[in-house]
Amino acid sequence: MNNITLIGMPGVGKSTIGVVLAKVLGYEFMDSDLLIQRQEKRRLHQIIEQEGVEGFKAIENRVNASIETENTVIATGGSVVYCEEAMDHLKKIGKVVYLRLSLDSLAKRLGNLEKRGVLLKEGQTLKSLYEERVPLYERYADIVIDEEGKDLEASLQAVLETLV
Ligand SMILES: Nc1ncnc2c1ncn2[C@@H]1O[C@H](COP(=O)(O)OP(=O)(O)O)[C@@H](O)[C@H]1O
Ligand SMILES: O=C(O)C1=C[C@@H](OP(=O)(O)O)[C@@H](O)[C@H](O)C1
Ligand SMILES: [Mg+2]
Repeated sequence: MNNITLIGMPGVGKSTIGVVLAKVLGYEFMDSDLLIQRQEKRRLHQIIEQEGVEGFKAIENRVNASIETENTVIATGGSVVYCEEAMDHLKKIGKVVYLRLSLDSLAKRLGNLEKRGVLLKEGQTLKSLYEERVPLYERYADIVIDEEGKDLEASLQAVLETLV
C-alpha cells in the first residue's frame, strides 16, 4: 500500500505539513491523534490523565496498528515510535518519513511540553526525551527529511522531492 506516515518529535510539523502534503498529492489525510480521540471518545490529555503514560501508549499502539487505509498521509503522534506493533504495521502499509529538527530549533519552536501533552517521565527534560527518541525515529524511517533552516513551505518541498 502506498500510504505516507510522518514521524518525528512533537512540533516538527507532522500535522501541519501532513494536511498540505495530502492536498498536493491528492491523498486523504489522517491524524492518529484525532483517530485516538474519536475511538476513545476522550481528548488526549484526558486519556493521559486517566490511563497514565503506559496506558496511553497501549491505546496509541492499538489504534495505529489497526489503521487500514490507502493513498493517505498519516500524521502520527510523536510517541508512536514506542509502539512496536504499530510501527511494524505502518511500515507495511507505506513509507515512513522522519521529519528531523535539531534540539536547539525544536526547543525554540515548542512551548510548554506538559501543556502540549507530550509523554514525559517525571522530571524528564526535552534534551533527554530527544536523545531517547532520535534512535527510534531513525530506526523506523524509510526517508529522513532535514527541516533545519527551512520554513513550512521549504519543508513541504523537501518531502515532495524525495517522494517523486
Ligand atoms: N519549517 C516548519 N515546518 C513545520 N512546522 C513549522 C515550521 N516552522 C514553524 N512551524 C510551526 O510548528 C508547528 C508544528 O506543529 P504541528 O504540525 O502540530 O507538529 P506535530 O504534529 O509534529 O506535533 C506549527 O505551529 C507550525 O506552524
Ligand atoms: O510526542 C508525544 O509524546 C506526544 C505527541 C502528541 O502529538 P504530536 O507529535 O502531533 O504533537 C500526542 O500524540 C501526544 O500528546 C503525545
Ligand atoms: Mg500532530
